[in-house]
Amino acid sequence: MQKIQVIEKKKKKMKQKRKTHAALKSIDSLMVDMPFANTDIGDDSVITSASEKNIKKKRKRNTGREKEDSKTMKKNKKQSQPNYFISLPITNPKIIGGIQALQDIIVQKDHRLSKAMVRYGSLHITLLVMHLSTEEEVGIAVGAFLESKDSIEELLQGKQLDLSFQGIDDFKNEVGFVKLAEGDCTAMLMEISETMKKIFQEKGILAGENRAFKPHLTFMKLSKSPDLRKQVKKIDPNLYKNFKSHYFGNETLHRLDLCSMLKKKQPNGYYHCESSITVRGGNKSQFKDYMEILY
Ligand SMILES: Nc1ccn([C@@H]2O[C@H](COP(=O)(O)O)[C@@H](O)[C@H]2O)c(=O)n1
Repeated sequence: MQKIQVIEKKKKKMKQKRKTHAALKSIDSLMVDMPFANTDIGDDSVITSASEKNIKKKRKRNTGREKEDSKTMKKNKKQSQPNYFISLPITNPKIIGGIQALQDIIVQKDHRLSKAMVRYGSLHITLLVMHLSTEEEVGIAVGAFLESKDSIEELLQGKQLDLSFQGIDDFKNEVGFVKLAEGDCTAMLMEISETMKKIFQEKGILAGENRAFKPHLTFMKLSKSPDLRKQVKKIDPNLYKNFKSHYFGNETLHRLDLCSMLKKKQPNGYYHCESSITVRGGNKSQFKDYMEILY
């Protein structure tokens, strides 16, 4: 009877050992995928010199690998960073004038911020960003862009799309923008952006961002000047408090452009355009007034 009990006890012990081993093994495999897998947590146990050497070797290997990983990540990030975008140009002189007045007031209060101001020739709403790595891809994107005209006009059903600009907001106090009054028109703008994104993606173009589309009209951004960025970390919202609910005017959608972020801008200050589409129902006289201001 006693012998059986001893055997049973031994069996139990073995079973427990196997269980613990399996559990440790599965934790190990999980740790490999964790961000802290290679970090030195540090503990208070004594490390023998042999294992210390091994750890040092492993660390050296890991830091080398980490450096390589971060280099690859930076390269990948650069390769997928947007360099083209679809722009809805702002052409209404009333909006442009209002933004100039706002920019002047801000610069009067802090001269350094003049470097952050968006020039009036390039005021726009970004509908979609994308990365195009070769001229061949630019060609494919132009094709997708031209193709999207019919879908946009179908969405609009011959109606004019009037966008109303009122009030100011910011992204992380680093980008100042005029807000679009929310309503049917901004919902339509979102639909247009979504439709275009699908068309581009179907052609294999890397288009769109992870964040949700938030239509906005940028009038200043610290990232325009790396020097300024070192001096000014955040835009003080008090600088534009008098414009917090100012009505800037309306813009009717009449044209969209596929623009480069990096190629040299046009003499009028607007981006380099690869292609443009005019949208049926757009306000041509507003566009004519704008061209008269620019030239
Ligand atoms: N939801 C968003 C959208 C844009 N930004 C940043 O704002 C800057 C200005 O964008 P524009 O397209 O108007 O030139 C740009 O640096 C975007 O990254 C953002 O932070 N959040």
